[in-house]
Amino acid sequence: MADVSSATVDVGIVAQRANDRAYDLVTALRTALENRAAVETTVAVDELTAEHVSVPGVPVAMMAEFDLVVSIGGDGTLLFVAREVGETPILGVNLGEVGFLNAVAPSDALDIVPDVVSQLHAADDLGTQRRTLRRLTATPAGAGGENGATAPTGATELTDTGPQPNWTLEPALNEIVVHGPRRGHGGGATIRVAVDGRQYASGHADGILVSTPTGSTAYNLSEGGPLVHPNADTLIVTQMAAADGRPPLVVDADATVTITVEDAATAFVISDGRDRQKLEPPASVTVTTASEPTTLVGPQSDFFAALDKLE
Ligand SMILES: NC(=O)c1ccc[n+]([C@@H]2O[C@H](COP(=O)([O-])OP(=O)(O)OC[C@H]3O[C@@H](n4cnc5c(N)ncnc54)[C@H](O)[C@@H]3O)[C@@H](O)[C@H]2O)c1
Ligand SMILES: Nc1ncnc2c1ncn2[C@@H]1O[C@H](COP(=O)(O)OP(=O)(O)OP(=O)(O)O)[C@@H](O)[C@H]1O
Repeated sequence: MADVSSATVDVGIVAQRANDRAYDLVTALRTALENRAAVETTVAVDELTAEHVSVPGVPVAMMAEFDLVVSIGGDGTLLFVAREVGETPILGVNLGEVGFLNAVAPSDALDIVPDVVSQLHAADDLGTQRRTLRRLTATPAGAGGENGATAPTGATELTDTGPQPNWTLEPALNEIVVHGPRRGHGGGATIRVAVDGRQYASGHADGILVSTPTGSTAYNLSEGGPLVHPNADTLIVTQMAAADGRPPLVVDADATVTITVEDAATAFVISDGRDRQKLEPPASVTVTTASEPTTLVGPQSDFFAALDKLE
């Protein structure tokens, strides 16, 4: 993030691709920022959007150096932005079908975005208009996660999985999934799950899903996991279509979850449904809370009201 006390505030806008409504809003937002923000702003858009509006384009990853990134689209667009911009504040404008993560309606954005820009510049305490969301990191077990996590020992000691290739995934705002060759009949694997070195479950399943509270309303819910209020500091571990499975488990956000796929030809570890890595079982994955959270600014969605969107 740039120094917000500098003379200008740098704002990035990412618009859902191929969405003319989003492009119109980009142009209107730039005018609103020029006219209404109590501070000088620079505005840049993502490179795809720059082909449709007359605003300079930059790679989304470059917006990590900006003061604010506005995501215009659905949950998928906001997840995409969160993958790229680190802790830079994100304000989500909802043009999507569900819009669980984007609290601002397009009709309100022209007032709210200049206000938030002015507040960021004044270094105002945004109070309830700032929320920090935990993300999850997946690493090869034994390789040492970013929190120094290692494979569990003792009662749940892993079978020797041999040298594991090094890989990294973007941290997940919703969930990390580890699954067998494919979902559904004949596609699962024998998978063991340990929490802080103690075995929680073992057996045949399509996969294992580790969710943040944010992700509890997404894939986690479809797999029978619980709803978790955003203020609860937890991780949720859910077996996917397990034979003789255990109920989902809610653990402390500081827990280390180790997932071992034992007997499949291949397996996959996937962050927020998009960023994926192929595994060669036997293989173990460690899931921990990432050191870098996502910051959402602006009016936040009301959890209980938003539940209506799931019906
Ligand atoms: N069976 C399922 O429910 C299922 C399957 C695959 C992926 N997903 C979810 O989709 C996410 C990826 O999103 P995408 O847009 O790139 O793929 P996508 O386009 O397939 O979106 C899937 C749906 O999940 C909704 N969604 C995403 N995050 C949410 C959240 N935190 N709370 C409530 N709803 C949410 C989106 O609005 C969309 O309707 C993954 O992180 C996963 O949670 C769900
Ligand atoms: N401006 C963009 N540049 C590059 N990729 C984009 C852009 N906008 C969206 N995407 C890609 O599209 C994906 C999600 O957008 P998509 O339109 O599929 O869903 P959404 O935002 O959740 O909306 P909806 O709720 O309508 O499905 C992102 O993960 C990203 O890969």
